[in-house]
Amino acid sequence: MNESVLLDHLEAIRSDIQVLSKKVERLELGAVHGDRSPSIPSAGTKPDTAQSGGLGSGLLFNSDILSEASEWDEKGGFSSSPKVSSSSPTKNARTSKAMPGSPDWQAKSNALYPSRITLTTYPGQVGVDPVALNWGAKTPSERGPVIVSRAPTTLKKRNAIGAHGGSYSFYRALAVVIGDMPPNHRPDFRNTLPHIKIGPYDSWSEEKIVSLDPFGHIVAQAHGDLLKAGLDIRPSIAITKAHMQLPEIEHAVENGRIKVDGNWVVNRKGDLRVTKGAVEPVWWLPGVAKRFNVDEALLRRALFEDTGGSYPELITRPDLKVFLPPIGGISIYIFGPPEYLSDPSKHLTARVHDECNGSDVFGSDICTCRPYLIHGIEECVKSAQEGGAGLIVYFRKEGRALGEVTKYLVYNARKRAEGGDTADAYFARTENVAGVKDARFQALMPDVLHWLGISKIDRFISMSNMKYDAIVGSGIEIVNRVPIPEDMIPDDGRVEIEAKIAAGYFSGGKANEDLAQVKGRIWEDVSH
Ligand SMILES: Nc1nc2c(ncn2[C@@H]2O[C@H](COP(=O)(O)OP(=O)(O)OP(=O)(O)O)[C@@H](O)[C@H]2O)c(=O)[nH]1
Ligand SMILES: [Zn+2]
Repeated sequence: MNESVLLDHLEAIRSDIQVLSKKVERLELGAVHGDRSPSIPSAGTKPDTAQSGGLGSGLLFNSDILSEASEWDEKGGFSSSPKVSSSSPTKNARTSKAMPGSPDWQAKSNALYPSRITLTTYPGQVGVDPVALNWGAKTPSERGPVIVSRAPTTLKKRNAIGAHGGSYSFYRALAVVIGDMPPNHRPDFRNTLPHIKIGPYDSWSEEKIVSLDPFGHIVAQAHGDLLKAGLDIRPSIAITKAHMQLPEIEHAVENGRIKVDGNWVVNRKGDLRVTKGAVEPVWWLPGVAKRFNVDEALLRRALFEDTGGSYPELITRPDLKVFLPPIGGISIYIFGPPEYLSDPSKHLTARVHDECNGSDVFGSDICTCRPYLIHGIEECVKSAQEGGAGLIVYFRKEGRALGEVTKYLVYNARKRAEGGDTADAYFARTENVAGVKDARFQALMPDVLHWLGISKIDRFISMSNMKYDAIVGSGIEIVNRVPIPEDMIPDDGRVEIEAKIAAGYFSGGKANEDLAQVKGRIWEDVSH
């Protein structure tokens, strides 16, 4: 987008704000307080001169909430949780008989959100003073924390757009509005840090990571001073350990395919000892734009438009380079010693899997997802038992990132098609419904592998050329690719697998069949 278009947008937003501001004033919404935010280090570009004033004239803060800053202790937790004043009507929101729009509800609204609405912010706006964020820096202090919260203590210090928790931020809003959670709740981070050390690796500072925060797992450790000063900063990555129980692994132990070693395979029930992690997306927009070879301003415009205009700061704050999009994250499962992942002298088996809830969880037989995932887990376990390590990376990209509704529309179109559900028409049916056959765009996928310090994968459990090309293109070596074993392909899943092989998926040398002759189950087979 060129500068004049951007200025036009800014002007339009400003005038909207003026109109709204007048309406708000007429409704006498919200008492305005002076800013008494705690002293917090910042990029130091602008003096903190926030004043009381109307909407659009600066950021406004409520001193009652600021006075409730709690203590941060050495173990990485608050010694006392911030409390909502006992007079807060939010506590009674659920039981209240107040009618929507009534004065009672106005009072509740004022208590929850004492400041006037800040629809958006602008660079250089009075009070806006983001904490410095140097993406790609080698240490957490040089890099600076990702700060996205709109809490009164933090709003003007934010250096990122969006919200923590991805799509779950909407449920958090519900919890607040019904009175189940104080709006100023802060997490108690005591004992929440990972049990293992991950990084820092050279890859963290080489623009190889643009879609997650490499320091997102040690926020409480690295930025205790800022937390103590009252900023609402949250981790975007958590690491823990667990035991896993899967019926297929239990059967593999029963029939001798997997041996109990007491360490990685704990018992005859096939319990697996794993380290697991959860990663929320954190996009560094210049890097994401570069990865997809598009202009950053255009990317911002597209993100703004296709999310119903949800994040105006994508347009009004070109100085904020980090965005936490409301999309699904990544789960990581590590088999064997986690430190082996970054050691190229150790054997590593890995599968990168995209969510297919129908198959992964509910056992639907129309595709190969769960069987291939299970095969990947089995191979990972064997690698750990043979002195190496295994890794499953599970992305929440349901239905090739088109969503489950689209996927099931496609299934209907496949099963009702004249001539039946054939492999030659497999991708066309998705494209007809969704407009694109695949929206996973694997370009960002290798980031998590670089975060784990991986430079070589010995056995890659996938046939996808898109996954392979993205990983190898990002500088990670793949030694061998492992197709799904023939006997694990469900009958109805054959349409998908043959279509994929014809589209360029790795088949291990298997010749393609006549695709029009590869047919799936027709609906008449199903009794209802
Ligand atoms: N839109 C759409 N998505 C599908 C269909 N069948 C499967 N999927 C989705 O396709 C994705 C398959 O991902 P993976 O299991 O990682 O497999 P892959 O990327 O095809 O390649 P492999 O690694 O070789 O298994 C999942 O997100 C499924 O939900 C379909 O007919 N339409
Ligand atoms: Zn599937």
